[in-house]
Amino acid sequence: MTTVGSTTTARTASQAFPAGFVWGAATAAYQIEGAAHEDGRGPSIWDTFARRPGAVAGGDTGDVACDHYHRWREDIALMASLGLGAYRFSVSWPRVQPDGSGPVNPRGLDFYDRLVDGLLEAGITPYVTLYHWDLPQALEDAGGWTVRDTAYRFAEYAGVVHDRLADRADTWTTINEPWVASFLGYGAGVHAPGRTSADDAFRAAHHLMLAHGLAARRLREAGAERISLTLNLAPVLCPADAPGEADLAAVELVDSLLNRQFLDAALRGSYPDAVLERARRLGHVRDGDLAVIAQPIDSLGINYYNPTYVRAAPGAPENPAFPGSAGVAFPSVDLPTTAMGWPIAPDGLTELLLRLHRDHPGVPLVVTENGAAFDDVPGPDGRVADPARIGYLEGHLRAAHAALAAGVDLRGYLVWSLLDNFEWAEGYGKRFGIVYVDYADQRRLPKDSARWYAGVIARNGLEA
Ligand SMILES: N=[N+]=NCCCCNC(=O)[C@@H]1[C@H]2[C@H](O)[C@@H](O)[C@H](O)[C@@H](CO)[C@@H]12
Repeated sequence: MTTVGSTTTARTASQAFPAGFVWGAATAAYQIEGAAHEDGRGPSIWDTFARRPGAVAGGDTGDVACDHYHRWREDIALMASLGLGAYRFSVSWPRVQPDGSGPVNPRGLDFYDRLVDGLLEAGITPYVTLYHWDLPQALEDAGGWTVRDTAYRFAEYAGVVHDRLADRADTWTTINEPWVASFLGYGAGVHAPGRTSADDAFRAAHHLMLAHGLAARRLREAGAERISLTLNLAPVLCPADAPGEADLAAVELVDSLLNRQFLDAALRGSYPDAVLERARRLGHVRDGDLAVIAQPIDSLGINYYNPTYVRAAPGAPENPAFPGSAGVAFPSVDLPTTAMGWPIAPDGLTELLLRLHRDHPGVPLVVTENGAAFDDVPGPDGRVADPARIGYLEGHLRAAHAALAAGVDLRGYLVWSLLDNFEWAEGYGKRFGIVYVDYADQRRLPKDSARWYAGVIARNGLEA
């Protein structure tokens, strides 16, 4: 309570978000669409990788997924019932260009036409992601992201999609999470295409960022005004009371590889030393590339799930997702975890947003993904009680609000995910949705968190 003059004002921690704040949900093509062999769609690297024995839990594939390709009307109605202002989805490149280049598959583009029209009819703004990891297999057969040509093919594909949808969709994300696509796909090999070469991971990262720059330039030339890049970013923390020099060096290395490799390239046209050293040896970064990559963007998308914890650990083997990390441990910390085993640390979102506000002033921010997997089980009445997810989301929205209160230009929040879906190497066993999907009959069951989120949207914030 505070007293001003003779008036005692009850201070309530208002959790109202700014007027016009965008509330939405996010998905990705390979994770929800299914119809993997329908209407001319070609194979992607995830269609191939999912068939590699042991690659995906339970041998799951995206062949059917949530059957969103056929159930999109029902899913849009679900989004509207929650009051979503925006829906972030990705376009399947191999549905649009089955070989990744050349002839366009009209039936592939037609699906996104229908989807965008349906969203607009429901009063929902389409947020279009052009690449969410489903590279056409034909391009992987020609070298994939480790070869420079793929970046140019991506820019052509981006132009095809933009030119078809730009009269109705105006919010574009070029690439989703280049770090995951490169360092898990080509370095650690735990994501498609399942290659395990540190050099290839750095080549892929650079060509993904070059693809971003080339596509952003192509869209800007065509008149696009809302172009962004989405990065998975995390505070890199040492959980020691008094970090030593070696601990700080470990933080610096992992922060350079996970965060600065992409932030500095996109927003400053530079690479941190750890990346430059590799680039000098490999010769894949050409003069002028970083200027292309640093094409001006209108906002930065942030996918935040949890901090990354590191400490020096002499003798620790290299983590293949972080080349050069021999002698670095990635310890568990004493925090509650989600079903993915990821620590729950909402303050990390505030810290991350404040860092971006400080280091990259003037760049509007959107949380394009935040959410959690928990072992959701429908009750006999069909209700899906998911208090842990509500707790996770509430904690992270309070963290986002704290950043807003500190002056961060945060424009929106999109929950990951609208639907339970194909969780990559974890398959369908990990449920991130605010809506439960019964894969046996494709029924959608809004979880308690969906109703809770609808309330947040309706009041444009949390209850104080
Ligand atoms: N430790 N830990 N890790 C935190 C996250 C590591 C990077 N993975 C992501 O960000 C992926 C992003 C992806 O866009 C989506 O397609 C995935 O379904 C979600 C959930 O996995 C997230």
